[in-house]
Amino acid sequence: MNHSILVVDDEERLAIVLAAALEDMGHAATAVGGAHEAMQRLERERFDLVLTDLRMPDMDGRALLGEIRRRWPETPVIILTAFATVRDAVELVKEGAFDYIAKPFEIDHVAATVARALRLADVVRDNERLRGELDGRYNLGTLVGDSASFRKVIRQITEVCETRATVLLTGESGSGKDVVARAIHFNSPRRNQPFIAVNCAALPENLLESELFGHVKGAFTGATANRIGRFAAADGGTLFLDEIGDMPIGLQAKLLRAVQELTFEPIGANRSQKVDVRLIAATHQDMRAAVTEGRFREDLFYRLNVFPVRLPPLRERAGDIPLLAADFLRRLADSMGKRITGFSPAALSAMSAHDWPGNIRELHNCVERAVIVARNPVIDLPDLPQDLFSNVRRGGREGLPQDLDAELERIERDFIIDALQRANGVQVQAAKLLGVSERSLWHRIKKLDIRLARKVAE
Ligand SMILES: Nc1ncnc2c1ncn2[C@@H]1O[C@H](COP(=O)(O)OP(=O)(O)OP(=O)(O)O)[C@@H](O)[C@H]1O
Repeated sequence: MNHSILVVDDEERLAIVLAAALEDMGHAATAVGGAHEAMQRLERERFDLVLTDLRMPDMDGRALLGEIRRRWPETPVIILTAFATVRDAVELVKEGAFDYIAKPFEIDHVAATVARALRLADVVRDNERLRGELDGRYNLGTLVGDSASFRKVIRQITEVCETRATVLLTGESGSGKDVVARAIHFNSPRRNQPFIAVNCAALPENLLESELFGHVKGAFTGATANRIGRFAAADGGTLFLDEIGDMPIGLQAKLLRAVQELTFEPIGANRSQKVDVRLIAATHQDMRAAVTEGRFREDLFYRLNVFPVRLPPLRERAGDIPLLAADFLRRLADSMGKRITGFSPAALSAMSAHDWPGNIRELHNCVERAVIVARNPVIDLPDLPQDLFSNVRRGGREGLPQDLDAELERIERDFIIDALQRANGVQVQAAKLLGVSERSLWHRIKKLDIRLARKVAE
């Protein structure tokens, strides 16, 4: 497909050379000499990709990236950077740039990075088109989260959903593996075919074998009729093997063959069956440890680990807590017919400081309980479960923290969130309240991945 690309560099000669190289690759490229001019072009035309220099006199690459992310979020941005500023470019990738290219660059490297970005842009655009068609439940856009670690997950899912690669989702219980597996299926070309889930931990070995592969009548006592298994039921669609780490070792050889060749025999059958199935597996276990301990076959692990996606625990994406809580609150209050508008700063800060060992599921339950017990339009501390506070100061001996750094970070986060709330999200004011410079506050907000209070209140 022919794509339109905008190249922004104050070194105009370089912009022109790069645009010419992109034209040679079959794209339509436009070169401009600064960020303001880039903004003017973006207002008028649609671009599939922007390549921008980092340091420019009129407006730097970071500000341009911010504007593009805000106004044209589906357009990927690649940062061009001199070797000396690679570190800044890496920061920008964390802030949402697609990738960076260090100058001087190899044209092959540019071509490969551009191709990757355009593939993603196509998928995102396609997904947008699909958004209206799908039932809306598992659209990538409905997965809540804006932290860097969750954005990475979304990027990975977006990359893989169009392919039929096997995906291995890892993450603690309640971190969203099931939701993500469905999102991958419902955003894949197989979305109109079945999505079949099997919990590999829920059944003893012999029942699981029959569940997965089916059996023929008379195969064992009680097999009174033929039964098709989940592999066959998922033909043409996606098979989700949940809790794969608990798969009995005795069944793993048969599963390996099924995964490798998409061929299996139902129990008691003398002919094998072939299916066309896309596999997604998930586990909360450390699979490498399971392999080392001999609980899981290494060859099967490698077959499943083609495209690993790690779902971060909620405590690693604390910035998403207010967003998720607000989302759950809206839905739950709606469904219970209660008018609740938000959380008090103290409640938000307690939730942000909690460890959430049960992850998003625990947060959901906490909000549900709060909506049930709340007497006022704003959820406050007394509405939250007590155990939320017992974890906040996980005491070591005689009131000493077990992990000083983590404890200090938690206290710092509490104060910053509180100040931002009081200042209604205005950072200059919050900085004054805390007696630090605005720059220092900004750095702390980034470091702690804190969402601004204005957004928190949404
Ligand atoms: N990004 C998200 N946005 C909104 N809700 C989410 C998100 N991720 C998970 N949830 C919700 O959190 C809950 C737990 O998610 P899910 O069941 O997918 O977790 P899991 O990792 O599969 O858990 P388990 O390993 O215990 O089966 C569900 O209610 C789900 O709807």
